[in-house]
Amino acid sequence: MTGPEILTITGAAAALAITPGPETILTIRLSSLRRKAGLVYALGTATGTVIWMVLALTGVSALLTVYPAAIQVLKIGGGLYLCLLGLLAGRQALRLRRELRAASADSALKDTPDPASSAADDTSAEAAAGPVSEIATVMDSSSWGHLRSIVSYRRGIISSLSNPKVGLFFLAILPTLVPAAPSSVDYAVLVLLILGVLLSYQLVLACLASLAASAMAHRSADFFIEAASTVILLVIGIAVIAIPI
Ligand SMILES: NC(=[NH2+])NCCC[C@H](N)C(=O)O
Repeated sequence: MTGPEILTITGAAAALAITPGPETILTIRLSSLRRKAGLVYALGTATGTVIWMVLALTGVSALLTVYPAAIQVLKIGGGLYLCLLGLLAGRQALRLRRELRAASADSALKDTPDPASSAADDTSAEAAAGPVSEIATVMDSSSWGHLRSIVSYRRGIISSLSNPKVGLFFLAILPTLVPAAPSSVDYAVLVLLILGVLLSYQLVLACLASLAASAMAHRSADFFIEAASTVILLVIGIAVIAIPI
């Protein structure tokens, strides 16, 4: 493989990585809530990407061009999946809003001084634990099931396999990136290069999002992340279904 070929492959993969889309949004969403969930999600999308590449390079995904209806099925399935994730994020946002309201009602009660009580020490211990204990309590709640590693990993695979943009990239662009008379080393370089570019972009994004979120370090930030994710995922999901390919 020549230098210019390597540059072209890197450039094409970088263009796919930085084009905003569902995988970018979900990486940011999950890692701002919990970095490990974002990192595991990124590994899931990498697995989906490898499956796409294997399908494309073995000619299986070319079947999509023979049966154009299959692309429509992928498009509608992918769009509906994003809408579902949007609705789940919406449900989570509503739960968080309820929890935040209950917490502020609680602290309003605690702030009322009770001279007969010896709970002053407890209260200050709780205040010292601050948002950390709050987050621990929330993390224990079953409503954060989507942050479990296996769920994040599975979501990564499904969202990558149902992302029409990723499918079209591997269907239409990947074949043009394969050098003439490729050796098995060429194939390995091609796959590793694309995977490396896509995965490194997502890992950096996940770390930045988690740093930014921990700088805010407040539970109400989680509510805004979930509320914004609801809107963005629903908009992208509907756009994926509605915009003709
Ligand atoms: N690892 C991947 N499959 N990356 C592809 C990402 C495509 C696009 N940037 C998106 O967010 O939807």
